[in-house]
Amino acid sequence: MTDTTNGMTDTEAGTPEPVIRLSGVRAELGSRPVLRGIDLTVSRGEVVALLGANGSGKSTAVRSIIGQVPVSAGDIELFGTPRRRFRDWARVGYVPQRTTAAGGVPATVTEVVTAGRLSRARLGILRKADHAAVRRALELVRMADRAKDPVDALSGGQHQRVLIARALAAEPELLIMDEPMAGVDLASQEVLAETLREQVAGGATVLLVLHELGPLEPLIDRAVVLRDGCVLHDGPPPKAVGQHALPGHDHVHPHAPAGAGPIRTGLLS
Ligand SMILES: Nc1ncnc2c1ncn2[C@@H]1O[C@H](COP(=O)(O)OP(=O)(O)OP(=O)(O)O)[C@@H](O)[C@H]1O
Repeated sequence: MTDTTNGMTDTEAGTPEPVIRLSGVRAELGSRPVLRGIDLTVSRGEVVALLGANGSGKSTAVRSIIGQVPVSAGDIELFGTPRRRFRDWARVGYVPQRTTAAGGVPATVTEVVTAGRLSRARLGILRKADHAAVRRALELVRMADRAKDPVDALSGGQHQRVLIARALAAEPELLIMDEPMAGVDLASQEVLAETLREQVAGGATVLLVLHELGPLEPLIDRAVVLRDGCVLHDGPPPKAVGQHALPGHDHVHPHAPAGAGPIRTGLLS
């Protein structure tokens, strides 16, 4: 069955088209293997959280998807196209880890968000519809009243909202966000959760790197947990971070003999 109404293409079995597909992906940084054979599929409309301890490879995995990290083995497809042949980047909104994008660029909020629209602007010229999309993106993250302010003047949470507006300005079908809630104040967290809810309700596919599910938990369909560059778990999201009942949890068992290493029974550490 093929359904091309509202732009959707379903596979013959009626299952949603994979938007992201990684199979056997390996990557080294320096000489260090950081991804050691990752399989991951995100289907249209899914909201998938990529979880795992510091250094487990989450950022490297998403950066490999958008082509910022070279892979040494395996395949990556975006919207059914091998990534090296994929050119339709306006369909993908990427929000990097804020630390990698925060450095003192003297730009206004509008300038930053407008940059996110350039991929949709024909011949690089912004038209009325493009300016309207920029305004809409700013309204979505409730930053329209700060449109003319320099980004340097914003709090961490407001800065993050601007980066998300930049990704939304191109009206992407797929949103990839690396730790969108890190260092974000509670008020901004709520705005971000609401923004994401609206995107998901509108049919967006979302892959999020998270340290914990937090306020986004109700939105998450599936959690993929990495450890040491491998997929440890791919399934329902853990109910609460730090649960001992989950396989792979790191903790020292109270009855373990002195000097015993941690027993791995949970997901996130
Ligand atoms: N440019 C680099 N050169 C060498 N090693 C790197 C580089 N970038 C990251 N690494 C290492 O690769 C491993 C995986 O890093 P990555 O940032 O993907 O992990 P992460 O799961 O996203 O961690 P975090 O939660 O701390 O962001 C880490 O051990 C990190 O030190």
